[in-house]
Amino acid sequence: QRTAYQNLFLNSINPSAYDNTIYGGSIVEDAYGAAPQQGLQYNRPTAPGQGFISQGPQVPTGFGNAYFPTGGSNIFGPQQQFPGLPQPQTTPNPATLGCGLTPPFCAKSRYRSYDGSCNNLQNPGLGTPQTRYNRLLPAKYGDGVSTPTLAKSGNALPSARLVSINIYPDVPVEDPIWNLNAMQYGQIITHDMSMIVGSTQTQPHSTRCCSADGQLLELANSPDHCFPIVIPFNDPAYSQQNLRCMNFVRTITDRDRNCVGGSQPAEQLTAVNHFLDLSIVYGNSDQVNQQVRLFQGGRLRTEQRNNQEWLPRSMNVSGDCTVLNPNEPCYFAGDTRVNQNPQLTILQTILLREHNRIADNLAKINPHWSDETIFQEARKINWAQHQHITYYEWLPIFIGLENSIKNKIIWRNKGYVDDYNPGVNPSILNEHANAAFRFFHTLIAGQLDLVSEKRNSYGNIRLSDWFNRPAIIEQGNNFAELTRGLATQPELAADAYHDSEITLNWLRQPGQQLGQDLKAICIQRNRDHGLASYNDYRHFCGLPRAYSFQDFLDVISPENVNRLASLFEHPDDVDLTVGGSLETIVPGTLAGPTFLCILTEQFYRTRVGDRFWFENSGEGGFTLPQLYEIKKSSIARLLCDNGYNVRAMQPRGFERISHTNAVVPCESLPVVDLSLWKDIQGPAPTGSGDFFYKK
Ligand code: HEM
Repeated sequence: QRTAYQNLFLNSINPSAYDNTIYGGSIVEDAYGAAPQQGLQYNRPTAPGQGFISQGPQVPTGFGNAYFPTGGSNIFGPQQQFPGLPQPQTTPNPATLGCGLTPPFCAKSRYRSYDGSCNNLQNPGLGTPQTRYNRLLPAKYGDGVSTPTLAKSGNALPSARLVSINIYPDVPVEDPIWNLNAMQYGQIITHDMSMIVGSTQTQPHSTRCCSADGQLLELANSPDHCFPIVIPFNDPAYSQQNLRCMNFVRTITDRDRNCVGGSQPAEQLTAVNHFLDLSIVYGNSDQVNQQVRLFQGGRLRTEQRNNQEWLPRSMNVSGDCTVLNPNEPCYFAGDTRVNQNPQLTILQTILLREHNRIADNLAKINPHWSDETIFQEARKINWAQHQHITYYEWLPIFIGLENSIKNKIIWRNKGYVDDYNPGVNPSILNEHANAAFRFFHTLIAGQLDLVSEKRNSYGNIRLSDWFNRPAIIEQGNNFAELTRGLATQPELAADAYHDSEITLNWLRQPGQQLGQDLKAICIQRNRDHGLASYNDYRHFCGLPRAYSFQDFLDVISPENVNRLASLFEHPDDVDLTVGGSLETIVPGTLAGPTFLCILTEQFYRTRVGDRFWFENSGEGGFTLPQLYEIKKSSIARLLCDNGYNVRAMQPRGFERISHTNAVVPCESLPVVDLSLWKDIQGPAPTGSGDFFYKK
């Protein structure tokens, strides 16, 4: 049997060598909710109720399996369901979050819920906010239960900051093909899929694990959940200011919430729903959704300034943003991280405007539709376009076209795919969110170009001047100029180099010279979550286990193997985040073989575990002609239609401008024809929720 590594390389050489073998290797057991699998080969359940979920290990109290002890034979609960009526209020009260709540019953609906409940009818709580990450390999905590990972010897691992200094210097190498928009859309995808519970990811944590002057606290004085990063004495930057301690607060787990006890290993919780459903726009709960909606014409709430529509203002500007004056824009959206960096806020604004653009069109062609109907149909088109752009435009760049086809992540046929499998657990893998997917922080550029319609650069802004301070996007013509900048400026290359705007200046406060080191934070997070070691995942993904540092030479350069050997005591000690990030990139992708294996696994689950996936037919699905239209959507057209003064764009909007990808007028780019959403029946009986689209 070929290994994952061999398969990936074979694919890039000879596409006809595909077979259904995904990754060879060890037996894997999902920690929660999914049954054992052979490597990454899927033993797909053949009939409802025989899925991985119902066969899997018993999930602890609060996770929701209890509703389907018989394997999911009864998909609708004890209460009667009414087609077409709004979803029941299933959102948990934040005060009693626990480890997620399972709705008491599932109403039949053609639309997804906001919190992802009832997506899996056999396990309605699966994929909802405040639930556990899933895992491919069991955790390796220091004490076997919850403390951060230690070296094999029992010693502490080398300081995360020391590793960052030695392995991830700031050397500006540009990606030869892909633009900054590819990086930025990646962050949109990430925020849609997961968010560790307990930190804002936009502001310094309110729990302080270091003294006010940046020194380590004595253990007895350290607040709960602290795991501060030790700054070496000879740190080239921080030692100048005599700083010895970088703040770090541990992620909240199911043990912290008393959802499990005894010696059950802790599992971290994620705050948002696990599905790729544009929850960053629509919110992860009924409550947040009500706050983002206008309740008129199916629109989302916006504010009009300078002839443009902006996200609504946050009700707590000084709390949510790092503003210099309280009148500065600071936005409210479905995701709390919306203000984190200017380019992220731009894409969030574009996705919001896209909803309203679709809603206005639907309202025009279906004047008899209610606000609710327009809203839900526009939302559905918007998230379907997002799934299409993510899977058919973005993923082939990041995990490779051939790899995506071979692993049934994308399909060459244009029609329905219908590969939903209720036995596949769609939950986000801890290894994916907290190691593999974070690798793409390497693509972040420290300066953001402002670009004219003729694609000349007017200059740029410094990223760390604008963390959590989105005011910059409303100044002058910045919105259009930064949007063009996204599509014009190259992203940085997928390598070990990181821009010091994030390795020294993350969350730099106004007037300060230095901020934090995001790379060190990500290494510390890997240990906080007790992820198994790089060596374990190599083995899991089909590479040989390393017994000496030299054994890493198959995929890591001699210079980096030497660095690892000088920092770590034993090959088994190398963190997944670190080892995975040093592997040679697999041709045609932006990741090394181990991360590629994890990313591939996640994106397979995210697709096949989503009952509402846009390529599924059946009740609530698109008609075939509508699906063909959705498949015309593109990132280029999205930027064109919602960037206001953006009047031209290159057709492949994640790719740098070139003679084979030249800028063309927006009107010449394919467009999704919304006339196919004309409800030809006219007014439907009240509340029936049925539409009559031409088939
Ligand atoms: C300017 C751009 C970005 C900034 C400032 C940024 C910053 C951050 C921060 C502060 C965290 C949380 C760190 C922690 O406390 O553990 C984080 C997490 C993460 N980032 Fe980024 N990031 C950026 C872009 C990206 C991109 C392009 C990707 C991937 C394509 C990405 C993937 C992730 C993932 C997967 C997580 C963990 C999500 C979770 O909580 O489950 N980020 N990022």
